[in-house]
Amino acid sequence: MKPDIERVLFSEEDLHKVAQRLGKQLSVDYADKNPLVICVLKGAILFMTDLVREMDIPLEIDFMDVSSYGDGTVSSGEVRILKDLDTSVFQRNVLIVEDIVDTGRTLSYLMKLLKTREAKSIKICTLMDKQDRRVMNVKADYIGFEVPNEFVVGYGLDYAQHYRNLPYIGVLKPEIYENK
Ligand SMILES: O=P(O)(O)OC[C@H]1O[C@H](OP(=O)(O)OP(=O)(O)O)[C@H](O)[C@@H]1O
Ligand code: HPA
Ligand SMILES: [Mg+2]
Repeated sequence: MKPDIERVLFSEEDLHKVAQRLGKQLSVDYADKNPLVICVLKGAILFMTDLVREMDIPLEIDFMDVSSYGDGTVSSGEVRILKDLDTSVFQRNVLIVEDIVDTGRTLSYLMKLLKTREAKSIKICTLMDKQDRRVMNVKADYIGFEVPNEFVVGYGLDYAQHYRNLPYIGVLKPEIYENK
């Protein structure tokens, strides 16, 4: 374990199993629906690539880059689109894949946007749900794990753009980001 990590929350094996569980469920729910699976960059990239490999059905993928945290551990409150989708969502069954729902601002913004573009259906699959910090009324349809109110990194999630390449999810030691 890296010295900046206080403890491991989910091991590589836990992450593999959760992608299998959710992928299996999604394969049933989206059979014959040709979903457009949207990866919310950058955090969801590792989860998304593992998840779609567990979905044994026809599907398409696309990417949207949105950011609200900058280099800190607290949401700026403002969601910015850095890269939009290449595909039209009009009348498509859309599945948004996220790494974490925290305040809910990112997803609330995305849901609103995709609704105005008239998707046929929009559902959310998130690896982690941090309910304690929610300020917007959003609920994920598929959830990997509930997590406590602590700042987590690894498997796509960053602090100041680092730690995304850890193969597990861990709690970052608060002294790494306090007084910054
Ligand atoms: O529910 P919220 O409070 O909106 O937080 C969740 C979002 O914040 C993080 O992304 P971030 O904006 O840090 O960009 P990144 O994915 O590129 O790291 C995370 O990956 C989610 O997308
Ligand atoms: O706990 C977190 N870790 C990393 N990025 C995040 N974005 C929202 N919450 C988190
Ligand atoms: Mg993100």
